[in-house]
Amino acid sequence: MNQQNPTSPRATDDDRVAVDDHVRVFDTTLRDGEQAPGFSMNRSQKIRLAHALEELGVDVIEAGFPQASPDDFAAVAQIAGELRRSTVCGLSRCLPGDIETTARALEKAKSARIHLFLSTSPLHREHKLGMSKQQVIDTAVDAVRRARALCDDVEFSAEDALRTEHDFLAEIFSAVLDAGAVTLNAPDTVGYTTPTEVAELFAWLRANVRGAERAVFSAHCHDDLGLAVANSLAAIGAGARQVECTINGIGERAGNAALEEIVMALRVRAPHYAVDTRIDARRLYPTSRLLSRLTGQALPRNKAVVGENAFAHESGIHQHGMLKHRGTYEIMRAEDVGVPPSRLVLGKHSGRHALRQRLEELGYTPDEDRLGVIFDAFKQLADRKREIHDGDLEALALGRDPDQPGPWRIEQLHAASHLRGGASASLKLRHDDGREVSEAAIGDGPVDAVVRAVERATGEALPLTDFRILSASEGGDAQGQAVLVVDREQRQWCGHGWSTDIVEAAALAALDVANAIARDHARQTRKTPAAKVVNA
Ligand SMILES: CC(=O)SCCNC(=O)CCNC(=O)[C@H](O)C(C)(C)COP(=O)(O)OP(=O)(O)OC[C@H]1O[C@@H](n2cnc3c(N)ncnc32)[C@H](O)[C@@H]1OP(=O)(O)O
Ligand SMILES: CC(C)C(=O)C(=O)O
Repeated sequence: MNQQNPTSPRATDDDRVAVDDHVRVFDTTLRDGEQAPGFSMNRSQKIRLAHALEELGVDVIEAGFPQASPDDFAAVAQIAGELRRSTVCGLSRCLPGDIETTARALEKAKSARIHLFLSTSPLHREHKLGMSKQQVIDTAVDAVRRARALCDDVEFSAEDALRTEHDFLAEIFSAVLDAGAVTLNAPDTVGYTTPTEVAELFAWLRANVRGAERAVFSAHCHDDLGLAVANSLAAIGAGARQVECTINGIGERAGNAALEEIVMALRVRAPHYAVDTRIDARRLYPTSRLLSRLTGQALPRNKAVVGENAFAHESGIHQHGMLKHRGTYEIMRAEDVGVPPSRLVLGKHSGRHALRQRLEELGYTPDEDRLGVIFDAFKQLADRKREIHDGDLEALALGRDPDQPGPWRIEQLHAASHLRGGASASLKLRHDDGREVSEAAIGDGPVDAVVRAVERATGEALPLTDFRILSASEGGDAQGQAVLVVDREQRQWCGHGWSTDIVEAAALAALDVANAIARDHARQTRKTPAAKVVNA
């Protein structure tokens, strides 16, 4: 491999290497990412993120695991119906029922993929599956054949591949390739491998799998030892042409390889790797921010590529160098990854044009009606705050979503804390059917009291498993984003609320969950046929 000229200051989109064997980006934020604690998303959030991933230029979007729950099925089906450029993929165990469910969820996709997985390592074969090597091969081959009968594009993942005997891995990959699989994925399921080891494995597989020249080899690395990106790049260096990754590196346990880091490593070190992705790097920052807002999980300031400090220079010696030549301390430009340029100051005297431009720079493209809703909310907020920051705009763009209707809305809210004596809250809610309900409750603190008051008013129990407040913007008058997670009916419900008042934000988040539960129950009732009247 070539070495990059160390004096070459930075890479831009124009420096891309012209190669036809591009690295396919398989994004699993909505599956492996979403299955990690703290990152669950509701359906409309998943749809929003899926569209952003398509805009980003992701080749394959793993939209979920349709057999996991009716909600997962519905999200995959809706994403499959709406996306037209990216391939939409569903994960499936090697079980006939899973395969049929996944194929049904993908029915409306323009381009669909069924992703089958089965463990291959000795540890998993013996202790998890209780299968012999031959049984694992037979199960995988049978599953690939079934999936191929329903879908042209089938990927097979050998779960825990990096702890599997090389010979056996080559044997099972050869067999599933013969059965019709197109992509062969060797996941480092537990984040155990090293760059040298992973490179050796991919080189070995390419030399020893029967029909390897027909296959796309894929890497899926976890970050348990902080090596996921390094291992993914090593796999690419050894011939992998698909990389499975997530926005911000979210995923099971310590996470997956971060998409933005892989994309920018390939681009900044273009001559070194000599392959590229088809990602529009200028969408990296907005997509990262969107995920962070949707899940209510703030990014560490020092996160590579998209963190707040990634392009900040505070120390004098660095600033001096930067003033002389940006290349001294920057290997890529903030604008290359989509950090919005000049900061127009937005406030109560700003108009729709400036608002639209800034929203677009942040990755939001509202239509006229939606812009009107955001503009009204913006003016209301600007009356309360001196300056409107990017975080405020993101909160407005996400917070009052017409796709997230009631039935309940807050009319009035009052909360008070009593020194050493707990807190109380009272509120008035209005239902879409015209009902008005007033309730009051006491709690350990104002947030607890307000959640109890929402429970009483809506009649929905809200057993909290997580509650967080994030600052959505800067300054003493910053908006807070409340994230509230409820475990009910064997599901996690996640609600969000934004306000400059954190108690109001908590009330809105609680109402977001209560509304989602109420809508879900209404849907179930509509689906249940009227009970038969049985005469005695
Ligand atoms: C490495 C990965 O990330 S794999 C994806 C992990 N993601 C998830 O598990 C999230 C979604 N999962 C779920 O919702 C549930 O686990 C379900 C609905 C899929 C299954 O639930 P349950 O039927 O209750 O099974 P449970 O999860 O307890 O156990 C898994 C079963 O699947 C079997 N299994 C696991 N992997 C596979 C596979 N690839 N192919 C076939 N069977 C498998 C296990 O042997 C076990 O079988 P058993 O019930 O006969 O003992
Ligand atoms: C399903 C597979 C690809 C997986 O997530 C893993 O092995 O980590």
